[in-house]
Amino acid sequence: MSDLLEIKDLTYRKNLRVILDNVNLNIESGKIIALLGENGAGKTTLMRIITGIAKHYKGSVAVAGKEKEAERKSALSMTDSLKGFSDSVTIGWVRDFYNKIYSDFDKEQFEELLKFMKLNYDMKLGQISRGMREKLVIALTLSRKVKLYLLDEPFSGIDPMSRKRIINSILLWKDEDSTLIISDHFVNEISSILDEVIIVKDKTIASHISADEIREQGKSIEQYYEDFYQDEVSE
Ligand SMILES: Nc1ncnc2c1ncn2[C@@H]1O[C@H](COP(=O)(O)OP(=O)(O)OP(=O)(O)O)[C@@H](O)[C@H]1O
Repeated sequence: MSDLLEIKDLTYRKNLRVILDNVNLNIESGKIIALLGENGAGKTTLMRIITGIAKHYKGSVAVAGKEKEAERKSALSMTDSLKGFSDSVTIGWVRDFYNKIYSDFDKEQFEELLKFMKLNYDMKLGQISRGMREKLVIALTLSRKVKLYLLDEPFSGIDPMSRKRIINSILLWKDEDSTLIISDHFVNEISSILDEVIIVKDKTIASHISADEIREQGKSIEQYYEDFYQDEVSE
């Protein structure tokens, strides 16, 4: 059986500069995976390529066996900045918009997530805080019924207590056979839910390893991750 996500010999340039070089990656169904790397390593770019937003790369990307960008887009759900929405629209309006454009949008699940996030339909985008907006984005992303979720730094503005609550409940919001890839700088906070870790460094995947394998090495995930940047840190 083919993997849920298959990336072969991917190279991506932007303005003649190589951003990602010769990336190969295979990901199975039913995993929670951290995508780690320092600022500018290429995590967002990789997610944008998988989604089909960033184009003109070399190599191939397939999600659930689908290589065409439009088909990939419908097989996955990625966090959106909501920048395209006016400040005057309400969360209810955004919900209706998602419901209209995504046939896999689950309104009941969204309602539950909204309650969990302590948000309501009447709140306007222009009147909610950055953390509340991030909570809304997580709720919208996880309300689609897809095989692959891409969460790009979803928790950065969310207060530590809510962050912990969301991370601990994330398993409830996804089907057993769907996979979640989370890019995050707070490695420690998500480590308990992780099955695998991917580290982007030097424009490629420097490591793709199971969380169990890291633990067998007697290291925490944070320690393992920091080892990849140790040379630069000690310089
Ligand atoms: N629109 C753009 N035009 C040119 N270069 C870009 C553009 N967007 C990103 N880059 C470059 O691509 C590289 C990867 O950026 P990317 O945003 O993917 O990194 P990241 O790992 O997500 O970083 P962070 O942790 O800071 O979010 C960086 O060197 C960045 O300068």
